[in-house]
Amino acid sequence: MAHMREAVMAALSTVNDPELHRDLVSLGMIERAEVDAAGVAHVKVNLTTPACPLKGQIESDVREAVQRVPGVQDVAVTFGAVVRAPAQSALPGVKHVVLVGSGKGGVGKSSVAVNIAASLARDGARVGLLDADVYGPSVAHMMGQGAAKVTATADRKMQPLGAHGVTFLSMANLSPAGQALVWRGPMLHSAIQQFVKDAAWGELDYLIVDLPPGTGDVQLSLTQTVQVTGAVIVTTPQDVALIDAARAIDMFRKASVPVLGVVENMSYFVAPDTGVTYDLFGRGGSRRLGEQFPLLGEVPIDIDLRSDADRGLPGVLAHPDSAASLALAHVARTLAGQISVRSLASLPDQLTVV
Ligand SMILES: Nc1ncnc2c1ncn2[C@@H]1O[C@H](COP(=O)(O)OP(=O)(O)OP(=O)(O)O)[C@@H](O)[C@H]1O
Repeated sequence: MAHMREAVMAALSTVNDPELHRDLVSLGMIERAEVDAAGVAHVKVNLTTPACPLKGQIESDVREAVQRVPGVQDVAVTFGAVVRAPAQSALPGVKHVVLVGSGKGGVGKSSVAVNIAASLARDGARVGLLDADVYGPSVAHMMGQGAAKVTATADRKMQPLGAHGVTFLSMANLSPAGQALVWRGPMLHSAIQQFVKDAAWGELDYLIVDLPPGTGDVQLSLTQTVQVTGAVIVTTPQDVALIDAARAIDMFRKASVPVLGVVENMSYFVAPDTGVTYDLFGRGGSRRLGEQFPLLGEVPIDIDLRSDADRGLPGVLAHPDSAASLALAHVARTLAGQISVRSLASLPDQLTVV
């Protein structure tokens, strides 16, 4: 059946990854292509992220192309995923570091970071979450681990905690609860360095970092400490928030950190009793930040999202079918797609299967 295999590969080389605009064969995404005695073509596609937003489209494109090969009766498509590391990995074992920032406080940056992390992990990625919001660490509480304490590994590294499929580390798990954290510049820089480099993160596809709001020392420290794949900006749609978001975007531009996209949080509100939609802050305002940044999603105000966070559950897991959770899952997948596009932007023409 070797000639059949060749014919199937030829058919697959006409199928483009819709985001990467290259064919699946030259992208090294075909792990298996065989035709059995009954004429069933078995194709295994290795996606560039388990959180691939276009999996459904790739599946139907593959099916359509392979179905046309003479002698093929049926097509069975299976998927795997290998997240490609950038030319220079962020940290040993960590492929991508993604910063989640905001221009001003209270726009839901931590909520978005926690839910992106939980959503990517649910899709099958290996995900870490670092709470670098050292002035108001809320990630531990949102992960349901506010009272847990970080321990040391045998080789004296910090052992991150785990919850909801995500490996995470927060200052809140190092200091006594309720104690105000006062930081001076150099101390802050070394704390951030330790969080990133002296923690046993293990093997991760994505390390999501929840930054403090604004444009300050932590942001700078991080971009100097580690090779960052890019940043996500969380904003609400009203003018004041957008002005601050533009400032945050400018800071990342100056630090040569690509902005992977913008999340518009608290975009609108659907009254649960009447179903009427209210654009409280002017939905869609973040489009004015410019066309060059993909809008990763519009997340509505959602009472469950807030109460889930309060009881330590990521909304995407606790209420997966709510409009807010669906929007957040979309944000996570679109972000993963953007990261794949960036990692594969400067590829050689032909790749080997990994
Ligand atoms: N879409 C939403 N719907 C309802 N409540 C939300 C939404 N997004 C965030 N919240 C709630 O708003 C509050 C602030 O959110 P969060 O802590 O994520 O913001 P932040 O920008 O990280 O704040 P900080 O500036 O303190 O770091 C939390 O109580 C959170 O549960």
